[in-house]
Amino acid sequence: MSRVAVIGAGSVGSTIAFALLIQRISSEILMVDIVQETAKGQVSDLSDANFIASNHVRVGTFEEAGQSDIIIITAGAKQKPNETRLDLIDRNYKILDNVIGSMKPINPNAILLLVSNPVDILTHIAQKLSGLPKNQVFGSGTFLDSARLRRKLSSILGVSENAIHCYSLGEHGDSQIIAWNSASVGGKPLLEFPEIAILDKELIAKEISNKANEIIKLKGATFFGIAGCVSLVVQSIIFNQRHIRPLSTYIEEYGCVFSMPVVLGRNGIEKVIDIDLNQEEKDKLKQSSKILREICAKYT
Ligand SMILES: NC(=O)C1=CN([C@@H]2O[C@H](COP(=O)(O)OP(=O)(O)OC[C@H]3O[C@@H](n4cnc5c(N)ncnc54)[C@H](O)[C@@H]3O)[C@@H](O)[C@H]2O)C=CC1
Ligand SMILES: CC(=O)C(=O)O
Repeated sequence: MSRVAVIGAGSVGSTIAFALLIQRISSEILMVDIVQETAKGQVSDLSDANFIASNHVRVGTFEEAGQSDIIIITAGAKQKPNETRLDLIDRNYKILDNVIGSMKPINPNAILLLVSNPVDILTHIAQKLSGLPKNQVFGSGTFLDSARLRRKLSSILGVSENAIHCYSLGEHGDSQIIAWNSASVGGKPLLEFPEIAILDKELIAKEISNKANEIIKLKGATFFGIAGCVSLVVQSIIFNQRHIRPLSTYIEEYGCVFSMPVVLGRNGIEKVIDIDLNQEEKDKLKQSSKILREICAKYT
């Protein structure tokens, strides 16, 4: 039995539910939204796709969501063009506080997966508000940015994205970094590939961190990529697959929540991988962690 509750039945929440449903990942999906009609409408629409999945999807209450196995939080405001994710903190802190309060008491074994932005700060706050162990409360982080990066590198190298081990790390936002020095393809350091050696790395990093903004300018929101990432996270937890994903979690060394590669299994974050970073990468992450800590301190 695996019950997944999706809180926030907007574009991101409904697309995540659809991705879970068509891949038959969970046995039951609950859709929860402050606007009842939205949840009802999404459930009615999603149930029309049931003939390809036979998955149970229904409207749920906040109390039922709190007793689920996996709780995915997508409730909240989204960025307007040229707004940063950090600009959403005031609005989305209030919503998160409300959502967690309405779910209490939360199933002590539940996994709480944050998707709403700014995801790193909201994850840090959710760890405190929920009272759940830190390994059970984490965010989608830079999984999506890393997917975007691997897509880009795949088109340059002409190899599958799955063969590229390269991560965007740190903030799911403007201060994220690409861990070029630890990246590899087929057992060979990524930087030794001639096509990569000549790349303007700063330009690639900007392109990846700005991709969401480009999509938002064109169509107002992003939701397919994140839905793909979240469905893989849920799959990894339910089937204890132990995939390594860059996810938003508390990192002792930096004193904040942001993304590092982690082993993902039945208990949530099973382990953080101590990835090799050079001094420049570490300095950038330190700078980023300072900004995140300062913002977090205002809310916790
Ligand atoms: N972490 C990531 O990689 C990504 C994060 N996002 C974030 O996901 C969030 C949602 O984006 P969209 O789905 O496009 O927005 P949306 O506006 O389509 O949906 C948001 C939903 O949240 C609901 N909501 C608001 N307050 C609520 C509450 N207290 N309880 C329950 N539901 C509530 C709204 O009624 C609405 O249905 C945004 O913060 C956005 O920035 C979006 C894409 C990727
Ligand atoms: C909106 C957002 O966080 C993204 O697409 O990366």
